[in-house]
Amino acid sequence: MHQHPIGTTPHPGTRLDGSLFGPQNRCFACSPDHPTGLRLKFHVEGDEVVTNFTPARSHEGAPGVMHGGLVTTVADEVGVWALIALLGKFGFTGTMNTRFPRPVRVEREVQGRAKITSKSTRIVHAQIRMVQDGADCFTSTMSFILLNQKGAETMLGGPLPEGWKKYFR
Ligand SMILES: CCCCCCCCCCCCCCCC(=O)SCCNC(=O)CCNC(=O)[C@H](O)C(C)(C)COP(=O)(O)OP(=O)(O)OC[C@H]1O[C@@H](n2cnc3c(N)ncnc32)[C@H](O)[C@@H]1OP(=O)(O)O
Repeated sequence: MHQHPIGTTPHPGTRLDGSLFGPQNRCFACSPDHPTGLRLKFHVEGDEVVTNFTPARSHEGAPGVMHGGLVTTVADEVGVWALIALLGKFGFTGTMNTRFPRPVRVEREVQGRAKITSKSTRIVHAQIRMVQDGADCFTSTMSFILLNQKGAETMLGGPLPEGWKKYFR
């Protein structure tokens, strides 16, 4: 198992955008080539991984308010990228315990911030926040399950691309 501590240093050589996983990455949230996706990019600030996103009117649910499911999508994604950036591992989202204390307004930047709070062999816990105009709009504790290569291949329905193997146990 990779021994990088839960900490503050990006995993060496990690490019913090969806191009890291090559053309097989069709992720709605991070693929740089997705025709209608969010195309998120990430960076490290201290012990947090951060993404900046400005929701458009087309991301509304209630008028003027970013759809909560899409807020959750950005938050989930920055959580997984915290594992990628800080642990060099990929996890599948297992649980979310979430509050939406304030609306995220469209056409104003919101920042997703993820911090790893604990790690065992098979589960990583992270604290995720979505922050707009300095206030928390979304707070969540999420768990991410670390699979071994065989488990990942079963989950994804076929052999992993070579470059993905190191992200599993
Ligand atoms: C390189 C990679 C590809 C790259 C790609 C392209 C790039 C892309 C980039 C970003 C992409 C982002 C994407 C967003 C992140 C999703 O959106 S991930 C998708 C949403 N999540 C899911 O679909 C997960 C669905 N759940 C499952 O399939 C199964 O629960 C899992 C996760 C495979 C685990 O099943 P399992 O292996 O049978 O687990 P099992 O052995 O029973 O349990 C293992 C451990 O996990 C715990 N556990 C199991 N399930 C859960 C659960 N749901 N909740 C909590 N704990 C659980 C168990 O209690 C156990 O704990 P320990 O006893 O070891 O302490």
